[in-house]
Amino acid sequence: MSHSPSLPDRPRLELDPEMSDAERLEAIRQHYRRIVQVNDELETRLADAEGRRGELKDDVEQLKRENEVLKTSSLYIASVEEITDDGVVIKQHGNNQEVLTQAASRLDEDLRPGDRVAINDSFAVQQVLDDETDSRAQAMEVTESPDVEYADIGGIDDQIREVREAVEDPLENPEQFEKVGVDPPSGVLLHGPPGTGKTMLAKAVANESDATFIKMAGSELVRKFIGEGARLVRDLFELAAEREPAVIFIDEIDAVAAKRTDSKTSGDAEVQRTMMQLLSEMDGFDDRGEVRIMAATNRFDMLDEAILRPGRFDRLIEVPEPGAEGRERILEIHTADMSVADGVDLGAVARDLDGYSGADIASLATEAGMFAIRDGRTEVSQGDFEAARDKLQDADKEDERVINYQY
Ligand SMILES: Nc1ncnc2c1ncn2[C@@H]1O[C@H](COP(=O)(O)OP(=O)(O)OP(=O)(O)O)[C@@H](O)[C@H]1O
Repeated sequence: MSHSPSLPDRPRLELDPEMSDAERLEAIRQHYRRIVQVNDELETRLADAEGRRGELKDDVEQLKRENEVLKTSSLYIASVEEITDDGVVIKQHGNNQEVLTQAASRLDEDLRPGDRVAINDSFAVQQVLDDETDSRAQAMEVTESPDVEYADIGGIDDQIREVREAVEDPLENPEQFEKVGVDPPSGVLLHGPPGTGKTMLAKAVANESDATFIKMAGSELVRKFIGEGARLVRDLFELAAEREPAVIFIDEIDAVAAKRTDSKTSGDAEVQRTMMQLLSEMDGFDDRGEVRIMAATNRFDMLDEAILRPGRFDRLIEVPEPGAEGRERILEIHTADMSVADGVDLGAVARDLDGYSGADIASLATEAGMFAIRDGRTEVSQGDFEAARDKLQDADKEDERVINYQY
């Protein structure tokens, strides 16, 4: 980076006590002229710098957009069938279409029949993938005992009770359900705004019922593992059966179970296949042993009703944004390990956080701690919480501004 030339010196007025009045006046006039000159020069520099800043801002926006495109551009999955002198014969997963194509030249040496590869929109081979078990490992997060407890979740006690009834009780006392002769709910769907504790709730119930937690994100199935969704859903249920007792958690289920639209693009067909697989796994799950199925969505309105029929996700639990009391409880949880100064009124802080989710409150607590640290203090004051709130609100506004700018 080039350094900008140093700023002009500040002019100094030097008056000699020996000077006559006329000389003093002249010296002051000259000083005034120098100040005007330096001022002009600084103004030009400032205008230049502002112009440059505008250019850099444009560059940043441009890079942000390119980055977004790179992050979201998808590749399809295919298998290499044959390598011929004319090119590579591949079979695309999902639609089984066979195509004669080329590989990127850097891959020429690496390709073997049977390899799993990623192809772009024009079917050119872009990447050789590791074997299948890898995508299974990547698509599923498996945790023996997640480190979340019911006590870590604030403001949604009713929802915790409902989840315990629908998930924990059948896992721990299956005989009781049998004796009474009722089937426990097949699937539990948590729905509500982002960051309200849905994932925490699923992890906590797995932990507290000593079950393995197996998470799959619907959005990744359709973005990252194109052509593999249905197979991964099958693997998910198989893995759960191997690891029982287990809790399956499908986050962002709306990505694979949205209402059918009229469009017949291949993307939609693929999503449909993934959803059909999910429905058939749930339907065939009567003898499911000690496996419970949970899912979460922020977009309940978008769900296909097929997924909500009896025997599928038939227990709906809404996880709403916390009210003032819930916010205070969440704030207490997230400040429990912090040194909060005596006299800080967390209730008053929480009352001012209308519209904040649990995730927002967790960031607020961390941010308040950062204010104390920056200030060289070891205790977090009421003022730190207020400063954190102002900062998060400003950041929110900034986000809105960027979003408005982009669309
Ligand atoms: N009710 C809550 N009590 C305590 N902490 C919470 C609560 N809700 C959210 N949090 C905090 O926010 C983080 C994110 O919450 P979580 O992932 O459970 O939300 P979610 O509802 O699943 O969100 P999303 O829909 O965005 O996936 C948690 O790790 C926790 O720190």
